Amino acid sequence: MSAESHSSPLGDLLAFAGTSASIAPVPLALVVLGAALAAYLFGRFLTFAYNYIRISRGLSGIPSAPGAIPLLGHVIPMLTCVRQNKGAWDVMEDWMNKLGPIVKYNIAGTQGVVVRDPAALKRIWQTGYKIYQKDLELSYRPFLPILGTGLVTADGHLWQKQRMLMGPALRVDVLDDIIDIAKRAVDRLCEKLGKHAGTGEVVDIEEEFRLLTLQVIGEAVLSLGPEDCDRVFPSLYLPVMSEANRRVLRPYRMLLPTPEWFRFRSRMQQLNTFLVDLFRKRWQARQAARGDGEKAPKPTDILDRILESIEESGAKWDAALEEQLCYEIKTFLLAGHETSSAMLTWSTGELAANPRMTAQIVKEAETAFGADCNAPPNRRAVDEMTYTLAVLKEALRKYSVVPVVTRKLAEDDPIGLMGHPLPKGIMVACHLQGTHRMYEEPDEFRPERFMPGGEYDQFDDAVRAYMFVPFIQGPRNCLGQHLALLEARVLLSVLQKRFVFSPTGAVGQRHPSVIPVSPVGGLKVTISRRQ
Ligand code: HEM
Repeated sequence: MSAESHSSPLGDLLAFAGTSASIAPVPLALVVLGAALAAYLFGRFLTFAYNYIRISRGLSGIPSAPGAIPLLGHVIPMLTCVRQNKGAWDVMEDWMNKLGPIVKYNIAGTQGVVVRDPAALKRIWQTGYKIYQKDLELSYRPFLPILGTGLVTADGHLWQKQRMLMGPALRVDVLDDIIDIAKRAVDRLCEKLGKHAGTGEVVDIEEEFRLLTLQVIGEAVLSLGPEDCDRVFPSLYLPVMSEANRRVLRPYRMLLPTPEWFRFRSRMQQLNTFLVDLFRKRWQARQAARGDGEKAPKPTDILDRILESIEESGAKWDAALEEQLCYEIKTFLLAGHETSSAMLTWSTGELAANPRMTAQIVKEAETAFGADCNAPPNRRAVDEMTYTLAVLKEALRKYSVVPVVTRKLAEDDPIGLMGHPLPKGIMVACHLQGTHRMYEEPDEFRPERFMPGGEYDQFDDAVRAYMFVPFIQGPRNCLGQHLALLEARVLLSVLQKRFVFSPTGAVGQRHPSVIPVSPVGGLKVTISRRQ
């Protein structure tokens, strides 16, 4: 064979890259690596382009949100709205008000739709929940180092298993305990606030609510005393949470090795170590008691109840189980305090402007806890605080502390939403705030909507459950909703019975970029004792 017959583009390339006497063999490896990388990137690009076109076609009948620019899509309106004190969820609501109940959008190539109609929510959360899965790419991403595969962020088989394991820990007996825990915590806060009463000093009551709800959940979940809560949480847990919140709008913070990035990591490690130590001690104590032939001790908190379920399931105690437990407990701490604190803050702000509503709450507090609020609380009495409950629900409706939850469609949905079949791979934003504004005069604060026979009861049976969705609905609904509403009834009513809270400025400006949504600048009040 002649030399020419060997000549081919690949042969030339190899000759050039490696076999030529003038070039060392190292570049061959580089060229192969470069070619592999280029092929990989090209493959990724083709997949992306194919999916992009497939999804665009699938969404072609749905009106598109205004303001998209090439490549970035709707990123600019979503980010710049914060400067006008609007949240991304407010922008989405404007889209639906203008274009109808289903609107499509595009965030830097990720295409999605936003909906608020109860029938659509039912499809996503109930009948189609297996294919409308949690979205871990955008909204939950910054929280994954904290929540990992805990209940909120798990999916599929793992979620099902964990929900079965965790569910019982938040039922019946713990709900009785929560009333005592909440009462003790609010009595402590009253003692603290009493020192400010009548002095004219300004107190950020939102901050106090955050610490208060952390103390309640810290004791309910781990039996931590108030000092432990105040020691561990403000130094480890709260800074980790606020960094995760910052990462929502500034995702580059997840990647840049800044001092804050290292502090985040170190605090996470310390928090995990603190929790794992606690789990091990508890588990060993249970095993020792069993070894001595004693009956298993009566569960004192949510952790004990989870350990009991683990024992019953026969699961082996190992590092993987410790890690999963760590995620679950951090999930409870996160899910269980900021949302409750935001609900209490908005309720307190509204009550400050509504003496008639406040008087009804005070009356319920006196009935449940006695004229001086010192009678031992009991579950039935708290269950009967229907007006206080209506105030809390109305705060959750008017202010939608969780304004949007997102899902990713894992398979084509031929039934789809609002009459539109949907292609696999899209994001779906469930606009809870939009649903909560489908009430008469939605900007008015009217607890009566949630009293028996009120506006909520008047909704058609087929949609009612999807017209008030602060805890969403369906198999993935909030596991702590009963706990949250019981706890808050005790906290709000006792505080209102003992004190008058006077805001130092206007109440009502919702934070544009933090979920759960709380007031911009907190809620600053002066305090006096109620006569
Ligand atoms: C006012 C208070 C609360 C509000 C508004 C609230 C709201 C929510 C919402 C909207 C979800 C669904 C999230 C999603 O699908 O992406 C959720 C899930 C969850 N919440 Fe809550 N929550 C509250 C209090 C609590 C409390 C006190 C706890 C625990 C002690 C808790 C534990 C959970 C858990 C474990 C889930 C995940 C359930 C699952 O996916 O199976 N929440 N919550």
